[in-house]
Amino acid sequence: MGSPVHRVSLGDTWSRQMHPDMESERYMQSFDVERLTNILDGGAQNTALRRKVESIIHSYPEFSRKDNYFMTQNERYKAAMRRAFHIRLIAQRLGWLEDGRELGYAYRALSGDVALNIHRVFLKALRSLGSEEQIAKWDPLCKNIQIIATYAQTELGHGTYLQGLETEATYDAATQEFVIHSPTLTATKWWPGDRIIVGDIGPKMDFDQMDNGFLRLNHVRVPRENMLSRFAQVLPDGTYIKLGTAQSNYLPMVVVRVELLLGEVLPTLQKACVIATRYSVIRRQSQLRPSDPEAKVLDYQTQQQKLFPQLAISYAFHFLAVSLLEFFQHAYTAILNRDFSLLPELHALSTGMKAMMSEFCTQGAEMCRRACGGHGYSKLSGLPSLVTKLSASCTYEGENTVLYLQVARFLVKSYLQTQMSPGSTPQRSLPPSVAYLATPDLARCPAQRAADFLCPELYTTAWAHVAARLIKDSVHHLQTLTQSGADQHEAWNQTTVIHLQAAKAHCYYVTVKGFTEALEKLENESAIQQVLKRLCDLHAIHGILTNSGDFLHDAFLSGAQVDMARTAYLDLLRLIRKDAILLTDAFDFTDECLNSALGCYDGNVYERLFQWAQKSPTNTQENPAYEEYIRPLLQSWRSKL
Ligand SMILES: CCCCCCC/C=C/C(=O)SCCNC(=O)CCNC(=O)[C@H](O)C(C)(C)COP(=O)(O)OP(=O)(O)OC[C@H]1O[C@@H](n2cnc3c(N)ncnc32)[C@H](O)[C@@H]1OP(=O)(O)O
Ligand SMILES: Cc1cc2nc3c(=O)[nH]c(=O)nc-3n(C[C@H](O)[C@H](O)[C@H](O)COP(=O)(O)OP(=O)(O)OC[C@H]3O[C@@H](n4cnc5c(N)ncnc54)[C@H](O)[C@@H]3O)c2cc1C
Repeated sequence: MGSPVHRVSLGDTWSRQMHPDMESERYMQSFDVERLTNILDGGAQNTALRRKVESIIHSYPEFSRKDNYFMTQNERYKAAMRRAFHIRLIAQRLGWLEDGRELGYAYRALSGDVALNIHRVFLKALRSLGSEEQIAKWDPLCKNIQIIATYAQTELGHGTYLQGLETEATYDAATQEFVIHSPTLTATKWWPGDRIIVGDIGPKMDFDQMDNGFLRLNHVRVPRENMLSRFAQVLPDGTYIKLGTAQSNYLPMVVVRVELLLGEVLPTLQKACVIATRYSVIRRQSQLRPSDPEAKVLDYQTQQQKLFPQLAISYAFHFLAVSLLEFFQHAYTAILNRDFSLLPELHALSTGMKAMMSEFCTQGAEMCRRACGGHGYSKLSGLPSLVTKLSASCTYEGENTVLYLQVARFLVKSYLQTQMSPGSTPQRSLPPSVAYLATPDLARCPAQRAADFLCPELYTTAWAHVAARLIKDSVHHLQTLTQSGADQHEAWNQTTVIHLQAAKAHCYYVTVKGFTEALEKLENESAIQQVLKRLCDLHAIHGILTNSGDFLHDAFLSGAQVDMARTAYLDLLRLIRKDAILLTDAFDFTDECLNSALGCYDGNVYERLFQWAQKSPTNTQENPAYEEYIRPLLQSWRSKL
């Protein structure tokens, strides 16, 4: 079966040979890796285009990221701007469009270490909330970098609670201008990338490729026609015209949350899986049997349990994000035409998936880092920066807990809809993502043996049962408090922990259902379908085992059935083991993109670690600490001898 002629980083002359422990993992291919890569790319033509862009990017020394780990925050930011500068020159020369595939592939090739995102969020706001005339005016100015725009929503005192934002916009009819002002210190715009009294917010955990700043506005005047007016207008005399809903102005956040998933969050976990899995077939440590040679650590069941669930969610989230993007494109077109009927479900899905994917990908990348032992703690592994970068995604574009509670609000409303008496207001059909709330529920899981847990219908039903039960339970607790006299807001706050649990179960159900539906579409790719089904089974059962209390609570599962599920799970780990490297190869990240001494395609880990460490400034110049402190101490001790 074809496998890509893989480019090995030629920067390191000794890495002409593939490590035999890596080579042996690629001998027997139970499926066509290239075909799976094509499926992940959305077609062979996309794979070809992506690889073409990657080879262009990797052919320019300006784009090298080899020294990234030895740079300061400002040096990393400057390097990110340098890469953005050169990419735009290439894009202009080769005719790559601003929203075209090529720039997305270039961004992927550079692992996001490029300041291509300037005005990315602003552009989503402009295109969501701007009139056609405003888009026609400002979009080209952004694309040609004639202006640099920022999406300055968050303030020093508020990020989550948008109704609490303090920035003032006062309309002056005499001049037809808005006077924008920061009345208090906490009204200072804080965090927005790309900004008037402006400055940098100081060192961050990571995200050094972006300049996050502060902006204090002092009665800045903005022409009336600059107010984005797709869903709201202010007439010359100051009359306010509402054209959308109360939530229309939130649309840019929906757009970015959906866009983030495939472009930013998911590839980061995929890279962590590639690095940790490849390293785990090179790292040999201890013996499985006293007489054996040292074992590949990936042959330990506990190492498989660390890594394979992360691999499984990497695929689960890929297929889910693709289907969410399809739903988004359909709903977004309707919303831009002021049909808001799909917005509530789009909001619930985008917030739930953003919260779940950023949370699971961050946890997963950290698990991958820990699975690489000491070398996983080295920046040269590439893993620490994947973890710190992903951590930001749990906060930006909506803090995860707050977003999960948005999902919970949607679930409560949907559940109450199912409880309306048939004679009352006509029951709108439930949104598809919560249709399970209206379907007959099983009281007990029918599983009789371990193999039954490999049935997608069985585990999807199991997840629907638990999600429905938790949602019903959260509504019951809410209603009990309100009926006992608590006001609705206090009752809500006193039950948010229960709502959070229900929202997370619902989101897990959505990912399991999404993965099973994606597999059904692969009926013509039997070998790939079989391999991916094992990951789908593992994903579903991993969730059941880590949340077994929720399945045991009402005896939906018995203890014996949980044991059956565990048996199935452990056998899946064994089966997935032989395809693990090939499943990570299918993500098709170049060595340059991974920028990891542990995750290289050829598996020559130790040579790279040792060679890359030589570049550490400590190894290339006298260490001042020695001259200033250590040598004098040594001399004072010696003088006393
Ligand atoms: C290099 C990597 C690229 C990444 C770059 C990262 C750049 C980062 C940019 C940012 O971070 S931009 C700033 C992001 N900020 C946020 O996300 C703020 C989060 N807070 C909110 O969205 C809102 O404050 C809230 C939490 C949703 C609460 O809003 P509000 O108090 O107005 O509403 P509620 O009372 O909760 O709900 C009322 C009603 O509105 C519905 N709704 C809320 N949000 C939306 C939405 N976005 N779209 C559609 N509908 C929405 C909500 O469901 C309620 O509906 P009903 O239940 O009343 O029907
Ligand atoms: C890397 C990065 C880039 C960013 N870029 C931008 C940008 O370009 N433009 C921009 O406008 N913003 C940007 N932000 C800001 C970001 O959007 C906010 O930080 C985010 O929305 C979270 O809001 P917050 O900081 O106010 O957190 P807070 O809401 O203060 O969170 C603190 C704690 O309070 C809890 N909490 C808050 N409200 C509730 C509630 N109602 N119920 C229960 N718990 C609650 C949260 O769960 C959390 O545990 C960026 C942030 C980061 C980290």
